[in-house]
Amino acid sequence: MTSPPTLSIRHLAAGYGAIRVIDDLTLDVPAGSRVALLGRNGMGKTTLLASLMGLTRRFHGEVLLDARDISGLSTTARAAAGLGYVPQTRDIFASLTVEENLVAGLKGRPRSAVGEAYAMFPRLADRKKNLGTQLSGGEQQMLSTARTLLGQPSILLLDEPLEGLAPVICDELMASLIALTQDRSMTTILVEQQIDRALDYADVVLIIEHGHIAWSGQASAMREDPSLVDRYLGVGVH
Ligand SMILES: Nc1ncnc2c1ncn2[C@@H]1O[C@H](COP(=O)(O)OP(=O)(O)OP(=O)(O)O)[C@@H](O)[C@H]1O
Repeated sequence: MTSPPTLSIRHLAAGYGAIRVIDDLTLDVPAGSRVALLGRNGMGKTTLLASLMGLTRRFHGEVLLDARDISGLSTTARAAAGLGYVPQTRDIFASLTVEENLVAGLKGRPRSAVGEAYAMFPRLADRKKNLGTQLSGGEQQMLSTARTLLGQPSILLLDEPLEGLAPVICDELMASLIALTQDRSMTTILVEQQIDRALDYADVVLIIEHGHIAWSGQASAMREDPSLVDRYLGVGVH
């Protein structure tokens, strides 16, 4: 099993137009780790994931996979380099069927590989011929996640994958992701508002505040110290 590359971010400043949302952010994500990226609303979680995919404006800084600088690459080239992104907007093709959406994620793999998606989400198998527009929010989330996984990314970026899913489906998705990360030795960065679920999933926690990393440590350390949650994620003016 090949180990995924180490993801390194060096002095990254990125945002939209003239606005810098990510501000001189430096970070190493160990290969194979399960990272929870947490933070209050508007702190830059989505922007950081989007920046890793080349979807924002970069002011300065680099993104490296092992020693390779990918900051100048297109989004497509970053995907080819091993980054997989499941955006919060669930960018499925509404006019294609479930099966056609999955085939679009195969990146040259044999068509039979779509069976992996159906094994992970049996509900998608029942909806094979349904169009994207005919899926519930939760089913769209499953489809978007499954399609990205079919591309066998070495680093998977998940932006609030549990949003809108029933608790039992959240359990299944989290269990599937843990099994996959172990089987494939994949790195994952999970943005999630459900802190308990994120801590159950992650080994490493990063907390972002105003575009930089305000705290990083083991998930167990965060779980054992509720004051960290209050300070960085609680309600209030900071
Ligand atoms: N397309 C955009 N153009 C300009 N500003 C934006 C754009 N998208 C986000 N922002 C701003 O960037 C900041 C960070 O937003 P971002 O979506 O990254 O935060 P977040 O931590 O993911 O928040 P949430 O938890 O609410 O999803 C916010 O102030 C937001 O208003």
